[in-house]
Amino acid sequence: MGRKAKNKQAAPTPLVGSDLDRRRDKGKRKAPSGSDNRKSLKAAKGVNAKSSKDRQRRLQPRVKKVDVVDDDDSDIEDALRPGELSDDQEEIPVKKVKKGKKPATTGSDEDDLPSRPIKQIEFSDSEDDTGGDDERLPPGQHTFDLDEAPEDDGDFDSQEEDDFDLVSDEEMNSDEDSAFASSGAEEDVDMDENDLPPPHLRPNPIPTDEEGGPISTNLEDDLDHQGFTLPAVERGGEQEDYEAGTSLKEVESRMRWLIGVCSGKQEKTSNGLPGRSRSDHLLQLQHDIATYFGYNLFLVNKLMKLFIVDEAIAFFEANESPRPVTIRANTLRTRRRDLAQTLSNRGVVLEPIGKWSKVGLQVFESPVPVGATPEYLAGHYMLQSASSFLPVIALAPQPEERILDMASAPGGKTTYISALMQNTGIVFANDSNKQRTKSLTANVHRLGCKNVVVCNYDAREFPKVLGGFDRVLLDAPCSGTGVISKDQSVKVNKTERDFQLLAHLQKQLLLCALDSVNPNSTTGGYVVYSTCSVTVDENEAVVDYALRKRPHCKLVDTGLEFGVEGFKAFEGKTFHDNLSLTRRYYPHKHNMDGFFVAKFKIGKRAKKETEKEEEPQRMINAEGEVVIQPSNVTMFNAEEDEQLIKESKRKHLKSKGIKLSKPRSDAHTTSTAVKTR
Ligand SMILES: C[S@@+](CC[C@H](N)C(=O)[O-])C[C@H]1O[C@@H](n2cnc3c(N)ncnc32)[C@H](O)[C@@H]1O
Repeated sequence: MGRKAKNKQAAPTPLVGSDLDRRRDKGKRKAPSGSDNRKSLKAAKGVNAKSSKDRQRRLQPRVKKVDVVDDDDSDIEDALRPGELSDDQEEIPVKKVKKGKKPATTGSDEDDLPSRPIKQIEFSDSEDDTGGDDERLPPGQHTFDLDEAPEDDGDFDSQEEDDFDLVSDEEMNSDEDSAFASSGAEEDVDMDENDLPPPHLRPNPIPTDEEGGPISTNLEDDLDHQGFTLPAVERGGEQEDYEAGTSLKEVESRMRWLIGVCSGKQEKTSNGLPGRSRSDHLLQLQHDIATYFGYNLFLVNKLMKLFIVDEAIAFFEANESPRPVTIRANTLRTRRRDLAQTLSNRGVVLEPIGKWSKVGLQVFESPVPVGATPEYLAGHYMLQSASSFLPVIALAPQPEERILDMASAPGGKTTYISALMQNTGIVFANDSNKQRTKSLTANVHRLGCKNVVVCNYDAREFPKVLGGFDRVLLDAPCSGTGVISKDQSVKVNKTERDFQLLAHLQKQLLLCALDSVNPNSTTGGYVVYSTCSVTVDENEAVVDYALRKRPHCKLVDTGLEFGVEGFKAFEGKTFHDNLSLTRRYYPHKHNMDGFFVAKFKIGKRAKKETEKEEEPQRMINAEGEVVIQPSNVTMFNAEEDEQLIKESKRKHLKSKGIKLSKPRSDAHTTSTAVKTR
């Protein structure tokens, strides 16, 4: 099983300090052995995923297993990441690189990275528990036919003119044409203690100076250009496959120097090349990051806009190492304490994930594959990334509610919702990918969720399929820029067009989610929108769009204890003030997959808005058939449903020759059924 392979990985290694820290420390370290560092930059010849993996493997340092995650643990301090020096490696001679230095070698085949045409968008998710083998797609992948995609946002208007009157991208981006203001970014990423996860889940902090500003390395004096050149600037910013004769080691040296030059303060330009601006140096830095970490230039550019320079490097570095392995105790079958005891009897080293979760456990070391223990097979836990707990915590499902999980496969969040509802009420677990609903169904069964109905619609058909929910979770298909450490192909397979299409789909889905909620719900009336992506296009911009299109819906506090506030402005565009209520999670800050969470409260529509909605709608009856109903009956009627369900059960058993004398009064609605159109 893939899962088994996953569990063969070294124990999760919390992030250690950035390379900048290491450089302060470099006297203690020895030199790298030649071979790894002498690969030439023949490398960057259009990168493909496989080669990117090779590159990562090659760059991946030896990671020691750790017994506990503890900032003081010397094992952790010694765990290395790309670009760091192991004890038996030659020290990278940053200062010794001289102008016109000869290329170290001519490189190797390993570094030849052919480009690949992009035909499909690949959606990402953060779940590990993808169920069965055969039917399973690589994590998060869902094919999407570009030919079926609209040309631009404007086309979507034809589908449902008023409701989906998408703002064109031009309109979205036409506000002041300002370059990314680093000061704004700095404000947005600042965190106080309350923003942070518990200490053992934290990566080392991004280096800052005494005043808390970006680090001013004490290397600045000797960082003067030292013979470095800016070849990317000289060739007019064009991305080149490789710079003839430049080794990866040299790129790294230049990159480190450029970080010092570009890290936020204009004055530092003086340490750069005379006559070259900060943006020249920044351009070269982007090229070097793309080459060194194996990204396409477009994505480096996009991601760097989210952070100040030092933090951007911390983000790229964090994507080179796996996040901690975490599991969620399934309270439908066990208690966390009992599970921890049983697993620890099997030699698994684990501890609670942190105060913010009562069901999460972090696995540090395991002599057995965590995805194949008897407890796993018996459904006592789900292999689930820590960040994917967050949208469900924000959703806060209540017993007896009606909940829709719009894009739910393979079911990490569905099964958590079901457990929080203690197997009462009903959860509609939908996914448009039929193949993926198989692993969803398998997980639902394994974890003993009896209040889940699996269905297979394009979620844009809701609420016409079914509406009137107390709560809706939209864990949207996304680019996966928050889970690059799990899926390195994201580094090279995303284009501008992919982001446009994804944002377009996410906007459509979010409006459908908002429209599927019963505003009169006495217990709920909420929608949670989440992605495992960190780009603003897929997060704040989508939420802001929905707020404008659905004025009766407003953002509310997610209730999450930590996380960075969402952007209120980005690249000259201002979002709704309440975007600060949304939360962002980053691998380098929270030692979790990158994630975004927003929570909406659905109010009553103004009369003008309601008038548009007189179309008949479809709903599923107790027989699992789709029936057409006038729109005003889409709200659930609990008593009526109960009767219908009982009747349906009776008929089902009768058809099998079983006669029930008296129906059980405590029987809950349904077990799993797959409904396809
Ligand atoms: C991020 S994953 C969901 C992960 C899931 N929530 C979990 O916790 O296990 C996104 C899912 O959206 C599904 N999807 C993509 N487009 C969809 C659409 N139009 N309607 C419904 N589901 C869709 C994909 O098949 C994929 O399973």
